[in-house]
Amino acid sequence: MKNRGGQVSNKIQSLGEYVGLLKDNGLLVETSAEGSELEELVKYISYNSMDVKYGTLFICKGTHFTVEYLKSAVKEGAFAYISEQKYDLSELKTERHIPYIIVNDMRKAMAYISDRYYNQVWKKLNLIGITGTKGKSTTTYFMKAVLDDYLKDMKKPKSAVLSGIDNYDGVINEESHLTTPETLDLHRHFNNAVKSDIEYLSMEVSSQALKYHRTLGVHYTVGCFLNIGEDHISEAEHRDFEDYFQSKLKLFDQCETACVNLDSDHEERILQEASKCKRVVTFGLQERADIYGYNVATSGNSITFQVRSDSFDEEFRINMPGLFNVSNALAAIAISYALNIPLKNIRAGLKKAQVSGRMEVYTNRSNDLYVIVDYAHNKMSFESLFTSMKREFPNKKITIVFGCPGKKALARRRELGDIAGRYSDHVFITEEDAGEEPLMKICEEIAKHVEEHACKCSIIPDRKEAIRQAIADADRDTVVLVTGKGRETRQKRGTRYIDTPSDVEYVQEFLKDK
Ligand SMILES: CC(=O)N[C@H]1[C@@H](OP(=O)(O)OP(=O)(O)OC[C@H]2O[C@@H](n3ccc(=O)[nH]c3=O)[C@H](O)[C@@H]2O)O[C@H](CO)[C@@H](O)[C@@H]1O[C@H](C)C(=O)N[C@@H](C)C(=O)N[C@H](CCC(=O)O)C(=O)O
Ligand SMILES: Nc1ncnc2c1ncn2[C@@H]1O[C@H](COP(=O)(O)OP(=O)(O)OP(=O)(O)O)[C@@H](O)[C@H]1O
Repeated sequence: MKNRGGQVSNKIQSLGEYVGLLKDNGLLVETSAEGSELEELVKYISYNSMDVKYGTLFICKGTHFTVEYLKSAVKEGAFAYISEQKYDLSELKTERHIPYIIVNDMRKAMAYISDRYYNQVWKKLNLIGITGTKGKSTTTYFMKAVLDDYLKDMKKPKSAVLSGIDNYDGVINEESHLTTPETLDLHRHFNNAVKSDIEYLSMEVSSQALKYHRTLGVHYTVGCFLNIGEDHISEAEHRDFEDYFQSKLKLFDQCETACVNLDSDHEERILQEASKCKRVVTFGLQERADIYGYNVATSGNSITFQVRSDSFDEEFRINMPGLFNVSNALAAIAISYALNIPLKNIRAGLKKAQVSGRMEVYTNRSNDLYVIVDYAHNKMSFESLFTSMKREFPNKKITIVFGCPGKKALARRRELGDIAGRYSDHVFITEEDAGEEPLMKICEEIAKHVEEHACKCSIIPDRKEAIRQAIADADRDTVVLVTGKGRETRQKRGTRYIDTPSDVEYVQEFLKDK
C-alpha cells in the first residue's frame, strides 16, 4: 500500500521541455519557439485569462474561447501559448515575441502538460476511480466514510474526495460544478492532497471526462464500474449509447484492480474489458460474485444485508433508504476489500455514511409526513427510486416534484414523464436548469408523457412554489419526493447560473407548517 505524503516541490520546467513532451507524444504540429525562448521557465500554467501571472504558459482551448482571452492573458504576463491554431497578436505591440506551440489535440495535450507540471504527483496517492450511470457520488461518499474511519484509527488525515457534490483535497473544500474536474484542476487537487499528507483520494470519473481525456495518464489503484444505462445522449454530450458506453469502459485502461457489478446491464462486455486489469473483483446480488450480497432487509430508514466473500460472511447496515444503495454499498465493500481495509472499518464507515442531497429524509413535527430530497434525474434512477419507494412504503401514495434540463439528455422528458406518471398520484413539474431553452416548453413536453397515465399533473415553473404546494397538498398517506437537485444551490437560466436556496432548505421551511 502506498504511504507517501510529504513535501511536494513543483519542479520548474522550461518551455523546451513541454515542446519535447508534446513531440514525444505525437501531439506537436509546430512551434515558433527557438533558441533562448525554449529555455524560458514555465512558472505557471493556465487556461483561464482571469488566472494568469508573470511567466504563465497559456492554454487556448474550448468551444467558447476567443482571441481576446489570449490577448488579456499576455497583458497579464503570459509569455507563450499552446493552441490548435495560430492567433494574430500583432495589435498588442508587445516588446517581445510571444512564442506559440501548435498541437493537433488540445485535450490530450492538456492532460500531458498537467501531468508534467505537477510532476505526476498522483503516483503518491491511492486513487480510487468510480464510474457508472448512477451511484457514483453515493459510492464515492461511502468510500470516504469507510476510509476516514480507517484513517482515524491510524491517526492519519482524512481522505480526499472529488465528486459531483464537493471537492476536498486538504487545501480546497468547495461545492463542485463538474463530476470530474478539468485536467489542470484535477492535478492541482492531487498536488494539494499530497501536500496535506493525504494518502487516499476517491473520485468520480464521468463519461465526459473519459471521452475528453481529463484523466488521461492517471492510474487508479482501484477502478469501479457500477452500471450502465442510456443517458447523456445529446449534441453537447455523447452522439449515441455506444459512444457513452465506450467512453466509460476506458476506465479499465487506467486501473490496477477493477471492481465490476455483476448486476449491471451489459455485464459480460464490462467484464471482458475489465480483464485487461491485473485483478478483477466482482460484486452483486448473485452468488458467483466475489462480494456477494444477500438477505437484504429494510427497517425504517435503514437497510441491512449480509455479505459473503472468500474471507468473511458478515452483516452490514446503511442508514439511508433506497434499495439501490445496497448495490453502491457492495461496490464500496468490493473496493475496500481490494484495498485491504479492515472489515470493522468498512462496517463502521458504511453505518455512518450520509450523502448530501441523496435520499435525505425529512419529516414534519408529528413525524407522520415523509419528504425525501433526492438526486434522481434520469431513467435508471427514476426507475430504481420508484420501485424502491413502492417496496419501502407499500401503502403510501407518491407525489413527486421534478423537471428536466435544457439542451441535455433530451430523452429524459419522455422517460421521466412516463415513469413518474406510471408510479405517482400527483406530479409537479417545475424548473430544473432549463438553461437556454424556454422553461414552459420543457415542462409541457414532460407533462405530455405524465398525462398518458391516470395521475394528477401540475406545471408550476417556480421550483419553490412547486415544492410548497406539493407539501401543502400532501396528506399522511403520501410520500413526497423532491428530486433532481439535491443540495445544489443554483439554477441554470440562459447561459448564467443563478444562486438559489437548495431543495433541502425549501423542504425544511415548508414542513414547519405541516
Ligand atoms: C460550455 C461547454 O460546453 N464546456 C465543455 C467544453 O469545455 P471547453 O474546453 O470547450 O471550455 P469552454 O467551457 O468552452 O471554455 C472556454 C475557455 O475559455 C476560458 N475563458 C473563459 C472566460 C474568460 O474570461 N477567459 C477565459 O480564458 C475558459 O477558462 C475555458 O478554458 O468541453 C469540455 C470537454 O471536457 C466539457 O467538459 C465542457 O463541459 C461543460 C463544463 C459541462 O458542463 N459539461 C458536462 C456535460 C459534463 O462534462 N458533465 C460531466 C458529467 C456528466 C457525465 O456523467 O458524463 C462532468 O464530468 O461534469
Ligand atoms: N446504484 C444505483 N442504481 C440506480 N439508481 C441509483 C443508484 N445509486 C443512486 N441512484 C439514484 O441516482 C441518484 C443520483 O445518485 P448519485 O449522485 O450517487 O449518482 P451519480 O452517478 O453521481 O449521478 P450524476 O452523474 O447524475 O451526478 C440518487 O439520488 C438515486 O435516486
